[in-house]
Amino acid sequence: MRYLTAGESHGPQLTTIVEGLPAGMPLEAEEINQELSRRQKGHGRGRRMQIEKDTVQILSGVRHGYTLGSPVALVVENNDWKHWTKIMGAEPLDLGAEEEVKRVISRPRPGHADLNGALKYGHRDMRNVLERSSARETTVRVAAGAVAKKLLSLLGIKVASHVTEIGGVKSSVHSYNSIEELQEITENSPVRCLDPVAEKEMMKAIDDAKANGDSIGGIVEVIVEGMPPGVGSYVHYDRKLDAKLASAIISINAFKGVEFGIGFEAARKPGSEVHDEITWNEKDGYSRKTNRLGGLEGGMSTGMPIIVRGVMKPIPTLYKPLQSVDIESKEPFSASIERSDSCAVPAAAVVAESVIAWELASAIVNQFYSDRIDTLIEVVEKQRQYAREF
Ligand SMILES: Cc1cc2nc3c(=O)[nH]c(=O)nc-3n(C[C@H](O)[C@H](O)[C@H](O)COP(=O)(O)O)c2cc1C
Ligand SMILES: C=C(O[C@@H]1CC(C(=O)O)=C[C@@H](OP(=O)(O)O)[C@H]1O)C(=O)O
Repeated sequence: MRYLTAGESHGPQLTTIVEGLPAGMPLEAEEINQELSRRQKGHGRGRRMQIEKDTVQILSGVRHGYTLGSPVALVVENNDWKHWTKIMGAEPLDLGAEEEVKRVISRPRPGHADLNGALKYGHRDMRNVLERSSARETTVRVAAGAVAKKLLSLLGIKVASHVTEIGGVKSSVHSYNSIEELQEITENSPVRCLDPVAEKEMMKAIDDAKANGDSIGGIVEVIVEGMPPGVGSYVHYDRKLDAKLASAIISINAFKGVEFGIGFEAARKPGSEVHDEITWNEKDGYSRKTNRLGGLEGGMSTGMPIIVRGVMKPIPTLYKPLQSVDIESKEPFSASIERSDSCAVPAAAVVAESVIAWELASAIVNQFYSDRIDTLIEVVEKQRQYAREF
């Protein structure tokens, strides 16, 4: 499976084309809309989220609620577009030369793609960069992820997430009775956190950062239950499932690190406290006594829950501006801004779920016979049975 996205942050719409989905899969816009709405929430989001109410249009590849096996085109319109038609070049601007100079963005924001993107593509107006480098694009990645989640759910695979850290405040609740319980708690938490005490402290940390004109980052954890063992491969670098998941997490705007299971703690522990001992019983077949490696060994799923964490840096656009240099005058300046998120970690947790769901669905579809959803369900169930009896 593959997908592409297109669209600018303040353009008319965002688009994705999802290719390679099995035919016969039930798919409704409402299921995608639920995921889009989850991505818009979270304490610390800026004014743009009050303007947008993301909803998807399914423009191809689905008839009467079922996938056809042909490309699925998904569109999410930008409500904000109507305020930007002149700036985005859809209508004449009619500005004098002096105003024209002001309209062009020649001041790169530290921590953004502005300067590198401008010099790479030869843009003197950095709006040509920021429109596409904006995390607005994650809207349609979540739409594609919702489709992947639907596919996984039909195979008995569940994907969820929670926020484990914001601005140095750590959640001390890492256990839950079921994925459903985790989902219920996080859906009702403004920061998607399992720990009610940490939740309050995280919200305060976000408010304090905002009041100081600053921003904060954090850590999100994605959990996947029900993966059949043996998905991915050890035989080639570009078939390793853990490598694909790591790449997907780092591809999210502002994500700077990734770990699986106990992650970087593995550097500080002896092997006897890192590797998961293998067990067997007649009913379930092979299992692991622990899951410190997060459900992945040798580039393949073990059948244990997959645990992936990603670290998000603080939002780079600050009300307390950082110093930069104007590319026309070469003079230093301190930028002032109109609006920005002060923390988007809870929203990014939903994006992380989506990109992980996509990679897992894609790996399964690539590995097993998958023109039709009914045969895919059968073959994945056979793989589970085969592994139990192996
Ligand atoms: C959901 C989400 C919302 C974001 N919102 C903002 C924002 O309002 N302002 C901002 O400066 N950066 C925001 N970012 C981060 C920037 O998009 C990102 O830092 C920038 O594109 C540079 O990319 P890099 O940090 O991956 O190098 C957001 C990221 C995500 C995932
Ligand atoms: C629009 C979204 O996030 C945007 C991501 C973003 C950035 O620089 O990444 C900057 C802000 O855009 P604007 O300048 O239009 O307010 C965020 O609102 C979204 O998540 O849907």
